[in-house]
Amino acid sequence: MKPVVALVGRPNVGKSTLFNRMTRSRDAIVDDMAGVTRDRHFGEAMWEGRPFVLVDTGGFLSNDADSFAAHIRAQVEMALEDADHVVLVLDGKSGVSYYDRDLVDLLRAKGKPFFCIVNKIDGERHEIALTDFYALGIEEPFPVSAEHGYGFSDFMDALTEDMPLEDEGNDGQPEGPIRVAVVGRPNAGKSSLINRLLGEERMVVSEVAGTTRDSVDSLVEYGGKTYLFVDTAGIRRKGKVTHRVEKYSVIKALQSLERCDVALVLLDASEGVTDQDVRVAGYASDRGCGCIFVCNKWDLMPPEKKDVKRMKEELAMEAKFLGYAPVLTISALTGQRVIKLFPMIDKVYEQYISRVGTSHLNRIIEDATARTEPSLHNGKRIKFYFASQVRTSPPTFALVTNYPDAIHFSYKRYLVNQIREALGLDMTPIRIKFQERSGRTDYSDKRSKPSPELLRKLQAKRRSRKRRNR
Ligand SMILES: Nc1nc2c(ncn2[C@@H]2O[C@H](COP(=O)(O)OP(=O)(O)OP(=O)(O)O)[C@@H](O)[C@H]2O)c(=O)[nH]1
Ligand SMILES: Nc1nc2c(ncn2[C@@H]2O[C@H](COP(=O)(O)OP(=O)(O)OP(=O)(O)O)[C@@H](O)[C@H]2O)c(=O)[nH]1
Repeated sequence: MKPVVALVGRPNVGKSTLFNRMTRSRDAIVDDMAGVTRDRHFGEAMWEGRPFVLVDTGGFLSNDADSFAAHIRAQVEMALEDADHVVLVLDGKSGVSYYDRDLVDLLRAKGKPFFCIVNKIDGERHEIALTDFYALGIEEPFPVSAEHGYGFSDFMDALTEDMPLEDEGNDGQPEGPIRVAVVGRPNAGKSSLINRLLGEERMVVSEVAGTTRDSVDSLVEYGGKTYLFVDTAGIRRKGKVTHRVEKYSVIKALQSLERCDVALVLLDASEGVTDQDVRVAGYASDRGCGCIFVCNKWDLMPPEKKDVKRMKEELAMEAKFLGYAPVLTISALTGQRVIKLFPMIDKVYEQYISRVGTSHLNRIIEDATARTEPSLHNGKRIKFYFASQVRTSPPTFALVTNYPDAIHFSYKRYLVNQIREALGLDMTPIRIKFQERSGRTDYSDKRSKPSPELLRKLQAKRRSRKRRNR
């Protein structure tokens, strides 16, 4: 499981700029579905083969927070509760402020170690500004320019030093039971659904320790198959969370999404599709797991509104980017259709882990490109030489071409749709990446892994840099 890193700091210190720099390599590859305005409060990042999830806690807070002090306090609470690493961002240009002191005191009081960045140090000559910050008692502030990159790699080296390398042996071929996450905005009915599932007489249920602190998963046997519902304890644990900032649960949701094959994106059908639902769906889409929209509280729908087709249309419109997710209407309260989740999970999973032979794939691409050619690039034809499936979970295809950067996203979408149609993959996310003929692989994609040889080189580089710094 990837570690979660949270950025905290008062407004305007450069958190968004830093966030963008830290996630940049990744975003360029992932966001191929245009047309969604996504909040950028969390993202995936990778540094020298070490993947992590980045959260900009500032972004989670609404403007109507009682006061500024309450606002930053809530940020810190959130970050400390669930993040594995906390990064405090300070502003080297405007100097130390009262709020910075407050933040540092808060972090100290919690006793959790944190990294400290002094941002807007745009070059060596600005480092003099650091002296102010020593007064805060911070031993090793990292001078960084989020905008220009100064000091950035030293900071990233330190931050990721103890993080695990991307799973070396795993090419995405899953083992063991199907892992299912239940996510959704507060009050959608997550715990009701989990309780209903675990309480069914026809199921054999046992609890197993999850991979994070205090987390408990549930193994469920149904129809001769085993399913692992991740972090069921986290969902059922109540009370404590309710008075805290509502969006707090986002980090938890991200963590369960990281660990699942199929996500049940739960929403309260009686309230329609809300922005918050779309946001949760966006996280699931970014993660690239299989997804099912589960429209709960169907029992509350007045007869004239009990229209599955309309519900599907609404979802298709509001969350276009998850067009491949099937929709099921249920009632966790009465148990209506809940059992139908299992065959649906099976179907999505089957597609999620599917593989296609190379010659079959190449025929599909040849046909598709013959039918509709990509537009010219500077007057030259874009050619596709070879295609192969490089991963499953989700199915990921590499296409070797003469101009990998020149292919328009609409053409990429066309190819994705052609593959979907030809292979009957209508319920799983699909990824395509374009590669140059030389076979260079961009390992900044979290799901393609660097070769052991490359990793060794990177580690050697890291070690020598450290020696230099001593
Ligand atoms: N000179 C300089 N300016 C920077 C740097 N990083 C950010 N800035 C500027 O600082 C301002 C604030 O940056 P943001 O990234 O929006 O700050 P933020 O902390 O996300 O602010 P909120 O969204 O209000 O929380 C912008 O005008 C940036 O251009 C830097 O490294 N050097
Ligand atoms: N009528 C009806 N009510 C439901 C259904 N499912 C859940 N509820 C109710 O909706 C409320 C919220 O349900 P929970 O299961 O606590 O929702 P949750 O998503 O776990 O909520 P958080 O812990 O706040 O994230 C409770 O009052 C439930 O009884 C349903 O299918 N029909």
